[in-house]
Amino acid sequence: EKSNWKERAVEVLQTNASFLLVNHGLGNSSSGLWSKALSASRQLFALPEESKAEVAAGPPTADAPVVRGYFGVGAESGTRASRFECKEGISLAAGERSVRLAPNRLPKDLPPEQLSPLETMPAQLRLLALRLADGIADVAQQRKILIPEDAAFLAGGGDGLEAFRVFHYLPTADRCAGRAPSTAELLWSSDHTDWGSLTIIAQDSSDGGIEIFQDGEYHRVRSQEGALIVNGGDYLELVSHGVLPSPLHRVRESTPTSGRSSLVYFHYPVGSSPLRPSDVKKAQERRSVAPKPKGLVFNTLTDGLETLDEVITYKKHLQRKWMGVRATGPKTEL
Ligand SMILES: O=C(O)CCC(=O)C(=O)O
Ligand SMILES: [Fe+2]
Repeated sequence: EKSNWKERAVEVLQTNASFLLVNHGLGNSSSGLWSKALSASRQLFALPEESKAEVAAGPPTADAPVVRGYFGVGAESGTRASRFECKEGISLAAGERSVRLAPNRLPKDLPPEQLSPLETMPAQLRLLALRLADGIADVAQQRKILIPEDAAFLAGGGDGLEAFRVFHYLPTADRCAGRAPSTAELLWSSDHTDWGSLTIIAQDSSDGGIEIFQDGEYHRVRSQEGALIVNGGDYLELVSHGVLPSPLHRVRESTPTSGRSSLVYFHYPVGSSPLRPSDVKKAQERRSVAPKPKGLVFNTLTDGLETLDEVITYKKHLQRKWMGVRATGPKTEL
């Protein structure tokens, strides 16, 4: 059954938008690289706030839109008055090209060898994503889900845009109730879709926390020892015309008393992949009628392209979106 993993991946993405991956060689949350990366992340997050602040992520710029570095509790909440994300995290490069584009910012207070799993884990996840994307592109092209051009852009991804983000979600009542505006809902991660081609999640052994919206409700993805969670992203949805969906998901507190850590790798198509006005328009139409929780507004890949009248590259669009999400100062045109 090894040889037909590609077919199975495409089929399960088609029906569930998400699957669990085993036999990947990266260990599990208590052994191998996966567990080493989790313990490195625990050491990092246990550092005093001042040490973490020294490697704080700045706002993205046109030259370095791919942010690196630490963000503190609540920093990614968007409208903090209504939603407060009780998590801290660090964004890291994945793969050599991505390191060259923007070097990592890791705290100096820990020996580099102790933190090195946070650099080897994403490098391995990138290789895994490349194999997955290649296999999925292959089958999707054969089945005419993707045109050959887009299959090639999907398969050739991981050329520098990719990112690795390590999250530490905290017990909301103990750790965030005092910090958040009293009007805010305390949560771990707001409802969203991922903008890339594939996302791979390695979580700790806690009771999970990621929930996927399907058939009108959110379903918790139970953690299964050693299984990586693979989700489709908006790019896959766009170029497959909705055949390979991008799941709406969120992270919610599992047990009120315990936290959660996750290692999340975001894979993207080739930076020069074309986003065509006709595909974008159709994706926007599908998203506008897709089932979602009542009243929910969220930012998806094609938001911001409402007036697109000529092809834009994936990279250029992504750069603009990142500037919009994290910009703290005046917005700069790219
Ligand atoms: O922590 C997780 O399991 C997923 C986080 C997530 O969905 C994201 O950051 O895009
Ligand atoms: Fe996500």
